[in-house]
Amino acid sequence: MSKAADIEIAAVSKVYGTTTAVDAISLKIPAGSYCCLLGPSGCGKTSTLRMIAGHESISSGDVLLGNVNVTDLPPARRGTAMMFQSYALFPHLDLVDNVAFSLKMKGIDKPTRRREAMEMLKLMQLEPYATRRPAQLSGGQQQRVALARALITKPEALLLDEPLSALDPFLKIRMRAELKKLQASLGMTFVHVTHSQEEAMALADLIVVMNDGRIEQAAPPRAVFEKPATAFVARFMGDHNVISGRIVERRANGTVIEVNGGGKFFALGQPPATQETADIAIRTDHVRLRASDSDTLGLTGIITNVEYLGATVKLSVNGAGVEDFTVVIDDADYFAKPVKPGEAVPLSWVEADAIVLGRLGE
Ligand SMILES: Nc1ncnc2c1ncn2[C@@H]1O[C@H](COP(=O)(O)OP(=O)(O)OP(=O)(O)O)[C@@H](O)[C@H]1O
Repeated sequence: MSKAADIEIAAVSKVYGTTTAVDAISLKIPAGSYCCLLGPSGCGKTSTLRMIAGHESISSGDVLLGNVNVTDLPPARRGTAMMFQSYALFPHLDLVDNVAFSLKMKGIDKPTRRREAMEMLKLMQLEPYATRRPAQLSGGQQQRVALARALITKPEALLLDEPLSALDPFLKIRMRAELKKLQASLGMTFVHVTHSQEEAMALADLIVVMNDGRIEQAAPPRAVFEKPATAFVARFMGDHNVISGRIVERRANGTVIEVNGGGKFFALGQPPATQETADIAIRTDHVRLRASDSDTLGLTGIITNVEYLGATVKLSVNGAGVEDFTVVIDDADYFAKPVKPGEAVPLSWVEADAIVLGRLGE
């Protein structure tokens, strides 16, 4: 395998007619890391991946691969390989010819390309199926053929567009583990597009959360989860309550906001002086079912829904001007003192668990 390369994206935009799909994003992906581009449909993640691959022209900005500016190079000369969502296998060719295809395009002689294809099939544990056609394989096996086909070009970076989306839920989790193992053993830079926060958390060293053509946050999974940069990230990653309100007091260590027609909430952090409203986040699993004492913050609300999830129970609460406040508690704690929809409950959390969120461009 060739050396892994870092990828630098410098002020890259993609404009289709009047649509700005990617809006001047900048990002460094370290060599040998597993990076997930994460975001809802239409946020620009596929366009970003295709610009790195060279399958889409770059409207403005630069893409560098291992310090080489590849902005104007065709896909085959960039040192990247792409694995497509649909795998794009040739139905009439057996696995060896499918995997060897790009070597044939390069004019490499038949014995050499067959030998290299067999080595790749061996790496993917597909050797016994070498003479089969794609239709004679399971979804997981087809995915491994597509991987073998991308890796045979010895890329410095592998680009994967929703590689697990065609698989059923069980296979998805198994192949996810295989992808991570493969990336670690090859030490290659992987850039993987997904709209699943769970998939990104499970795989990535670096999660890049995108929204509306911009990067909301680029950080390791734990940082994204523990310290979401913006309200969008907190909502998209899930497991956070986001409360928005008017700033009514600024203290040395934090800010008090007032929710429309409702309660006041303190959170750590200072929004910029120009900001009149702020968003705060509180993790759903850091809320307790008890009245706040002098060291804690909280609210009292009415339970609207109770969902048993196995190890945990999820409660939805309305109160203090906040709708759908979510509380996740251990099943044992819940069943020790169950509560029902319609009941009023006091909720509390410690000061350190309420944080002021940032806003893009501020
Ligand atoms: N060839 C195209 N022509 C015009 N608009 C396009 C084209 N490709 C993408 N777009 C638009 O650019 C925006 C970003 O699309 P992109 O495919 O990059 O998003 P995405 O985050 O990958 O979405 P998905 O998860 O649905 O694939 C969308 O508004 C989309 O409609």
